[in-house]
Amino acid sequence: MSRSAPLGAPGEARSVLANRPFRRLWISLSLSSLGDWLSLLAMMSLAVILTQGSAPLVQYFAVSGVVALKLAPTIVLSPLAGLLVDRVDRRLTMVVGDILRGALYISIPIVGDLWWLLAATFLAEIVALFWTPAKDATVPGLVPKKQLEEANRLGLLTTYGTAPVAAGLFAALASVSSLLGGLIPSMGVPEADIALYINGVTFFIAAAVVWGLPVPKREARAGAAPPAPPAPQQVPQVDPNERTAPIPDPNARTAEIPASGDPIAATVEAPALPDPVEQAAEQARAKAAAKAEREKNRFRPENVFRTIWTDRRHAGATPLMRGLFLGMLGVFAAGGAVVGVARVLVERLGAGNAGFGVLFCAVFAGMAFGMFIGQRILRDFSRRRLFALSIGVSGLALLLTGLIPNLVMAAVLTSVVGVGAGIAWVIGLTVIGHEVEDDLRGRAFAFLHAAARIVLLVSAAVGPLVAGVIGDHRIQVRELGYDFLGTGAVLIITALLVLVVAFVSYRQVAEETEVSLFTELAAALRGVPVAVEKDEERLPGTFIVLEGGEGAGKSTQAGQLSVWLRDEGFEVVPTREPGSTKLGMRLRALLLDKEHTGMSPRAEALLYAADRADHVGEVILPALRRGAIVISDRYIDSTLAYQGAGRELDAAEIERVNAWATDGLTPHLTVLLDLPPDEGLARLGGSTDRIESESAEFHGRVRKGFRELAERDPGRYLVLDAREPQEQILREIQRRVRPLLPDPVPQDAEAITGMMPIIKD
Ligand SMILES: Nc1ncnc2c1ncn2[C@@H]1O[C@H](COP(=O)(O)OP(=O)(O)OP(=O)(O)O)[C@@H](O)[C@H]1O
Ligand SMILES: Cc1cn([C@H]2C[C@H](O)[C@@H](COP(=O)(O)O)O2)c(=O)[nH]c1=O
Repeated sequence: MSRSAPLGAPGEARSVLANRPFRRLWISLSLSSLGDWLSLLAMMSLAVILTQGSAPLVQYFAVSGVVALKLAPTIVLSPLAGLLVDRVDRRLTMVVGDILRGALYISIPIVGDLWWLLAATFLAEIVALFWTPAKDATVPGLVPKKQLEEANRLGLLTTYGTAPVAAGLFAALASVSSLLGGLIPSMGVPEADIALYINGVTFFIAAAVVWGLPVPKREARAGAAPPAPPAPQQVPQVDPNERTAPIPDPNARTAEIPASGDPIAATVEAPALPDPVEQAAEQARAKAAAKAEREKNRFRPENVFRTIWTDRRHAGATPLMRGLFLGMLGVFAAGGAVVGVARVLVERLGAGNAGFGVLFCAVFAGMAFGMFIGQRILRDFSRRRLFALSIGVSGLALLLTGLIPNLVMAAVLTSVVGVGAGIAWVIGLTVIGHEVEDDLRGRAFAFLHAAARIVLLVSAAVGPLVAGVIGDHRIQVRELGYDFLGTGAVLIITALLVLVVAFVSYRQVAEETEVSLFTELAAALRGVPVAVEKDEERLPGTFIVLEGGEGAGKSTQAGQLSVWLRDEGFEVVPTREPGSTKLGMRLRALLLDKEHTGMSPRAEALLYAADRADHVGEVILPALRRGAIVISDRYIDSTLAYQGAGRELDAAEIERVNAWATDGLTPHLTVLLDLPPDEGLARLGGSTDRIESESAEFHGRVRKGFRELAERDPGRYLVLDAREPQEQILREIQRRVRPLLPDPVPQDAEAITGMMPIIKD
């Protein structure tokens, strides 16, 4: 049983965007990103156009030069610029940066020369070196700390999400421009030029938006020094490093420093004879603490190489990590190779900028689609296997793209490359998120992102060079001719590498299981979890769980459902958590006794899991093995809702512990009785136990947690409004349960004997 961690709810994004200053910055960032992608496309295209008629190698070099000049400076030099940018006004840096970049891009088509194209690309990237850290440092000053993660996520979304939009826009521009050029020859302005003009304008608009931003003044910003603690007045200032500091008098009454470490409090408590050495030491401590705080809050520009060096151990910590990192970087290499050679490839295939835009859009749109469906497709298939498999699919699609020199096929196949990459990326991120401990997770992701950027840069810049060195060849076998293109060769080489990566990563990542890849895949394609198929051989019973908040009516429905099923001729085992075994009863008493208010959330989660392990072993499994229908009032999802959402423990960790406790036993059906917590608690009345007496916020989170679980697994869940009359709720449950039930009389027996159903109870 595997569930994904939520990837940032739309509600969270909305609340961050409700913050006006951040929204404005985000809009400006989106415009700049759109302009950036548009300019990358336009400049790669211009590099090809401006070198038309030159030797193919020159053309390849020109494209590679654009990619290298566009991507390298931000990676290599950004730490340097970051140091400078922390010393100047950030808003001014962003505004001037946007205006300069806009002007540079507009100048490229006006000058219309390859060298200026390369020079302007480089200069614009140098400007971006200042703009990006200024923007990164501004965000924490605009949003509250708890929204920072979501704000960064939104930033990433626009950085990469604008790529397909820019590509679509570029393709549309190319089509419109060639249409106009066909109709009125004098109107045929090259689309790359138009794209660069549009790009310039997006930067000017972004500058105007940023100009109106209320960026806090330096002192108030996260990076600014906190005000120095006021110095104690009655004590002479002593430098702790000063050699002439007075020697303490051992007989003097010493001023006691309170636990708070507040030097003023210290002087107030012992005003008569303050110890100058203690005071000096205290001042030094306060100074050091202030310095440490300043250091902690100081904006540090990202140093890609240092990040990779210092955090490399996260990538090699375990075979699983190695496999994940290798696979994800392989995927980036594939993406980079496609981006690098795409413009020359479409040129060789006889298509112009429209084809280039389509190809670019196909990769990124495919990637976005892959990320969207990554956690949703083949729900019953192991995510880890799917990770490696999707890299393999990307590799195969890339291989075919290289082998088949046809634009339509290339568009379809590169979108498949993108889908595979997107699936692998999102699964990889989720698994790393689950596997790496909380405090190391940030470093692991930092390593991944830094390494991915380098891999992308290298493969996008080196790809065209290799293609140029290999060159284009026509292979003629009698009347059959085949164009073997340098670009195709690069794609084939990259594809073979990606396939090797997929294989190695599969070996490292996939769980050890007796179920073969193909058996599991075939079962998942039919929509049947292979584990359930296996279990069904051993466990002929049916497992139904009722979930919901306090007083939702679970016991009522469990009782009525049991009566109905018994009437239908089944052996029914109604049960509940916690407390259905001898040990469980003791655990229930411990868990619900108000004496234990303040129990640590982890201990609480483990006690519920212990009860569950006993419950499964002693009651549920034996009943399922007999073929009975087990109806349990609460199961694992209660822990996910109460201890996960309610106590805010990590859901993935709870899942892992419970999967182990229950040996992966998952219900066939979970009925969620949904009810506002206050109504449920009002139904119970009387005294409350330890969990019932939690705050309204806690119960609100529990309800939300249940609903999210149900949304994520609609196949297993039936969600009902618990405010409906009991009889109606029962009818809904019966309707859903009926198809799950085994025939009380085996079909063959019925055919032979024609007997009445056997009552198993
Ligand atoms: N659909 C309903 N409408 C109104 N009241 C109901 C409904 N279903 C159950 N009740 C009443 O609500 C109260 C709580 O019901 P029940 O004990 O079944 O809830 P529960 O979910 O098992 O509670 P707990 O959280 O304590 O396990 C009972 O008095 C029951 O009669
Ligand atoms: C299984 C389980 C239960 N709880 C909480 C939920 C309830 O407040 C009590 C159980 O009592 P009830 O009779 O079902 O109302 O325990 C929990 O917090 N976590 C769990 O895993």
